Amino acid sequence: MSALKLVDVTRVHGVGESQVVALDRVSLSVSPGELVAVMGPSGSGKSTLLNLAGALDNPSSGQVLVEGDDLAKLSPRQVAALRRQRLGFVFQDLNLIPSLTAAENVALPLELDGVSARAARKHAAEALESVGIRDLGDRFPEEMSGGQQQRAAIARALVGERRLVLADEPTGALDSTTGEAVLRVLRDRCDAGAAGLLVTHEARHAAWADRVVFLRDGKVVDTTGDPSEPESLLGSAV
Ligand SMILES: Nc1ncnc2c1ncn2[C@@H]1O[C@H](COP(=O)(O)OP(=O)(O)OP(=O)(O)O)[C@@H](O)[C@H]1O
Repeated sequence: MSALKLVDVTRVHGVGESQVVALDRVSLSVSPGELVAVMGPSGSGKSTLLNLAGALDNPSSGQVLVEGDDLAKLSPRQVAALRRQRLGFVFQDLNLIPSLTAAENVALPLELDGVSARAARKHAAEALESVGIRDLGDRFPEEMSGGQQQRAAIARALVGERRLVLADEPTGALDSTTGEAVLRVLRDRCDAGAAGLLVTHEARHAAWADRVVFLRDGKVVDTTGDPSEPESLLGSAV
């Protein structure tokens, strides 16, 4: 079963003359263990695609299925549970809670889900370890560098059993070494069986993926199984 499946998905923003077709009949499937990069010019629909996959937005038509569950058929409570338990989000906006330490931020999704505080702290320590900042667990976000905060946000996105990880330019605030480390964590998680969707402008980041899907004007214009060559794809499609 696909971890994520979009079937003929269209998303129209706005009404009347200001209408924008942000996604136009997009179909896409991501399997467990697969990391798919989404590339395309500014305004091509990448964030819209990610928001739909993460149940943060609803399609105007078409279906979005996460592990076979049609999001439109779930109750708001079920959607919230799906977001907490099965999805990991890494967005540009870090959204770490300033009054909580790094470890508490990472443990929060588990605690919200009823995991005991002790078990949540243990999982949080492991997740912080996986992004190389286990020793910073007691720091508050303002006591960490931008790169360290980003790693904490990634740890939070990956903590527990998240089987679909959605990343929007996760390396945005990072120097290139830390950025590579973050992508390696994402890659490792996919190698361990999670599915990943990575929005990126950078060909060398897309090279970590198994496949690149290229959007233009809300449509999938190309897809390649050889992400080591996304420049050629960019060259042909832009
Ligand atoms: N809430 C909204 N209301 C109206 N139009 C929107 C809204 N969100 C996105 N759009 C439009 O939909 C189109 C796709 O936007 P989207 O943010 O998905 O593109 P993107 O590929 O992620 O761009 P970028 O690379 O600049 O982040 C754009 O034309 C954008 O202006």
